Amino acid sequence: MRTIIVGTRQSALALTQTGQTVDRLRRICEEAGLPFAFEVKPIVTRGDRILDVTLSKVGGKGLFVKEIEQALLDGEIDCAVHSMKDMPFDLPEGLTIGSVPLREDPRDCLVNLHGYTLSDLPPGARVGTSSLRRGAQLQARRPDLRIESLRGNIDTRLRKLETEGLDAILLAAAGLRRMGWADRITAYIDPEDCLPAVGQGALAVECRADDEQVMSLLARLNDGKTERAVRAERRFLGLLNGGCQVPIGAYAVAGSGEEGGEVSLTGMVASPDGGRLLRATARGTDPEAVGSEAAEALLAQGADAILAEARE
Ligand SMILES: NCc1[nH]cc(CCC(=O)O)c1CC(=O)O
Repeated sequence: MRTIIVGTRQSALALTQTGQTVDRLRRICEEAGLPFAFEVKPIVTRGDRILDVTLSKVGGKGLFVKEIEQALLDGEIDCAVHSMKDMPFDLPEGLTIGSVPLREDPRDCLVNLHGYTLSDLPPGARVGTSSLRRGAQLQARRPDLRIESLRGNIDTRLRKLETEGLDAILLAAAGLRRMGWADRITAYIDPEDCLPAVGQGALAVECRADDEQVMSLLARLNDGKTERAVRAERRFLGLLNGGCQVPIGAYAVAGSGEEGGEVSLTGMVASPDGGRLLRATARGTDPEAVGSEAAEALLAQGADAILAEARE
């Protein structure tokens, strides 16, 4: 019997989604009679220690992932559960994504105490989010709203809704749902109004590419449609994001069918104030080609000028 050590960040959300993933792996092993046991190993990352500093200033979201990847390479853990949207585009040599489980709800949502949806937030309402992507799309849709910085883990952000006297906050629905806090969600935001982050709502289970036992176990947890949708989104992001801070969103849906069916992706790039906002849609059967096509369509519309400004 091999014990598979599963690494994770130690935030409440990370521990919860890792626990849920391990439960699914245990069930798969029981049903298939596979001789694996599991142990969760929380790892404190640099990203967790500097949450109050603007993440982009200290090296970006990759900070959450790097130390966990080092633990994988060092053999301290055998696989790791990450939020897909925190995964950098390039993985270190020797590591791979062994499983993309079924996606949770990919949408952003509004949380407030008054039942406001996006369209009936009062004029000039103060809305908390530190996501450039959410802020830009919200301002494009409702220029009157005042976007206020909102950092911290989900529970911290929910608390700040009240302690900072905000009229509403924006969060990923997936995080709240995984935590069992779906009842805090006041309104889901249609991707037509706010495209989610690339990979939002999906998980990535990363492992060593040469660990055949773990690779074939993780393959059983893979959801083909989610994987194809996320591959399209990540290709889209990879072509547009030269490591700079710019509002980018994308959402892809993959159908079923013989060859895996059609993938349809809508992507957007905006200026940080939402003054310029470009969207493009592409479809096809090759996920990477769909992601590239949407990215190229945006570049042809002038996304390169928005990206160049963000790099300055
Ligand atoms: N930015 C942090 C983060 N990373 C993953 C999630 C949860 C949603 C998901 O798994 O995509 C969240 C919270 C949020 O954005 O509200």
